[in-house]
Amino acid sequence: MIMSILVILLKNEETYVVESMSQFANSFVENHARYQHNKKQEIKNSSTYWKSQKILMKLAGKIHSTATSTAMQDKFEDNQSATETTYDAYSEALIKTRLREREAKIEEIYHFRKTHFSLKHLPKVIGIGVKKCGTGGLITFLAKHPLIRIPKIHSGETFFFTEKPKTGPYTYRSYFPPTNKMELGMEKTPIYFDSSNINLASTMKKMVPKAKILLMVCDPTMRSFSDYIHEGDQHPDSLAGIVTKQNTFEEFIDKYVPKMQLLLQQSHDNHTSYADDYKTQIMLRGLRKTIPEATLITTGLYIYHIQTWKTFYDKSNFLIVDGEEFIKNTGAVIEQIQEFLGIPKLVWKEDFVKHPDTGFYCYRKLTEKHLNGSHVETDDELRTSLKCLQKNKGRTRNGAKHASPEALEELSQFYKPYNKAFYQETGKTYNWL
Ligand SMILES: Nc1ncnc2c1ncn2[C@@H]1O[C@H](COP(=O)(O)OS(=O)(=O)O)[C@@H](OP(=O)(O)O)[C@H]1O
Repeated sequence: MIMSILVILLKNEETYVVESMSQFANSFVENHARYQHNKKQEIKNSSTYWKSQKILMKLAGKIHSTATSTAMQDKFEDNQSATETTYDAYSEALIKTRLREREAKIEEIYHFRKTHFSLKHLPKVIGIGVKKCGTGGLITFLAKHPLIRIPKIHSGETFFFTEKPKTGPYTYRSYFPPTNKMELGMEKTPIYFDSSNINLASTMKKMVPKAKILLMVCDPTMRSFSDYIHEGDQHPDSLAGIVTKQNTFEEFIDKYVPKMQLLLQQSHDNHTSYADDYKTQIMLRGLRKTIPEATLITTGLYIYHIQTWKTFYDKSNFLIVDGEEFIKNTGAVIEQIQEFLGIPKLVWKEDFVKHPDTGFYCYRKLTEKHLNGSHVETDDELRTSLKCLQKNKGRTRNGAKHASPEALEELSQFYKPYNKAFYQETGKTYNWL
């Protein structure tokens, strides 16, 4: 027996799409019979068979986990234990159903946008950093979701809390496109996390108390090298840019790591825990003004910077994302964030494809045409179909630019105790150098 299940697709402020799954399950059965007869050889002979097979298996699994009808699950499992081809055909039918369902949801969201009132609101999601950890990819790919609306300026970065917090909520609101009651305004400004203003988190909390906060961290050693390259290329006239232009990364590390060690030692003297060590928290943030180039190193001391955020934002409103994981499994992280934000999962892992040259994931919305097993896609076709991040992303992490292993080792030794403390603080071990 196939039970009717009510699937609540959107919980944010309003439950808005409810549908019966029995129709959905029935179409599986029809598709199964049809495919068994017609597609068996066609699918098996295709040269992209194994590629599409992987997508199908994953998506079938996704449906499997979202469908709570036991009857439907039983049918699905029966098919898994049948012949391989039966499973393929069945999975392809599932994914097509899923794709059509997704388009229908997106249509409903656009229809809601057209038929409901939109106003300028404060954001519901704020990315607070960390600089060079993948924050650009995070907001760009999240903005593929029809419910996420971002400012059109500076890749979604407003710098409001670092540059003009005193101008108040009216100014902050003005950065965002109008949103209706289902949509989420989002911005990210990477330097919020370790801004020189120690009160930034408390100011943000007062102005947007219910905002969900996204913090993307990454290996601080790799972050530092990425920042060094970024400042030299992007901001060559800034103090940090000038310093990076005048020093190789190795020279920079040799000069600044001992400097930082000394400053930390002097500041540490009486502290019992990182949380109580306000003196060092303030000292590190202050360096952004007094020795700006030192931020290439101090930004990676996450254990100090997270203290003020932890004080003002509850864990339930705060998600920490690993930027290294984001590079490796972009789509999986984007799916996890949609869950955290309580919005329907409309951007899928399967919408991300690795660029054949850079190795970074780019966006390509999966459609039925990508399931066509008879067509072998060339690399050129693939390249032109991908929506990748701008060229200034991906300068170091895929090995395009190198730092000497000695400099990286020196820096990673410096970070080790602070990383360990951060792992303890967050209850998660990251795979950093
Ligand atoms: N999909 C994809 N494509 C290209 N680049 C990617 C991607 N995902 C993550 N990254 C990594 O993002 C790094 C830049 O981080 P941010 O976007 O936070 O930089 S910034 O603070 O906004 O300047 C950037 O660092 P660099 O490699 O040093 O340029 C990338 O490694």
